[in-house]
Amino acid sequence: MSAPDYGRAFALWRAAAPAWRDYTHHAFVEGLGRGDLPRARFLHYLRQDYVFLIHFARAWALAAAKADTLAELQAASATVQALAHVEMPLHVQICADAGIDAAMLEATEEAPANLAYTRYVLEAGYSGDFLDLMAALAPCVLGYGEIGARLAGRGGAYADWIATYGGAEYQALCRDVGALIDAALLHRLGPGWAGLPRFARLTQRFATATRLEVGFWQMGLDGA
Ligand SMILES: Cc1ncc(CN)c(N)n1
Repeated sequence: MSAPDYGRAFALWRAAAPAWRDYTHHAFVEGLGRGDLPRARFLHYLRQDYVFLIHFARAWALAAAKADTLAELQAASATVQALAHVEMPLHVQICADAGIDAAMLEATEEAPANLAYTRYVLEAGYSGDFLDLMAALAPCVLGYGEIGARLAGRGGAYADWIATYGGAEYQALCRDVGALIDAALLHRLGPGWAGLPRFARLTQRFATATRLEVGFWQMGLDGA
């Protein structure tokens, strides 16, 4: 299956990230697709992912603070809204159904792989600009979109998880984020952005964040 179209920058970044396939076809992902990933591993991942999403929402809020245009401000703030009001409540609900209440979820101790990834992204925002943040955030948003699109329609134990990321709403978000990134590059670097050294540095950021996604899946697979 060909990759979904989430814009030009994503296509270039994806092709240049050596770990992209390791990320999108990780054993954890394949277990979700087949439905045979042990439930305990999934719940371990989900608790860590809840903590991840708190920092991820903070990073998008930082993107809103660094926005240059109304469209960027709207897109970044809409993503914060979607994370806080759609994706995170989903985690809370699945964990509650498994007997992990809100207090337990809040008390989750961050795994080192989680710390490494979230602080890498936040640091990109603290020391860099809107583009640095987008390059560090893109593997997260768009990688899950690509995984969801590939696994869409599979049944099994993780059909709900697959439906969330493979569904129309998340896929539309991915297309919006891809368009946001292309527009942000054009706005700041001009029409020749793809050939500039700055774009090569952003490609490196994307590749690093992709490696950190691989580490996150592996943390989930290794369990507590
Ligand atoms: C680690 C990780 N990466 C990406 C996503 C999709 N927002 C997520 N929930 N968690």
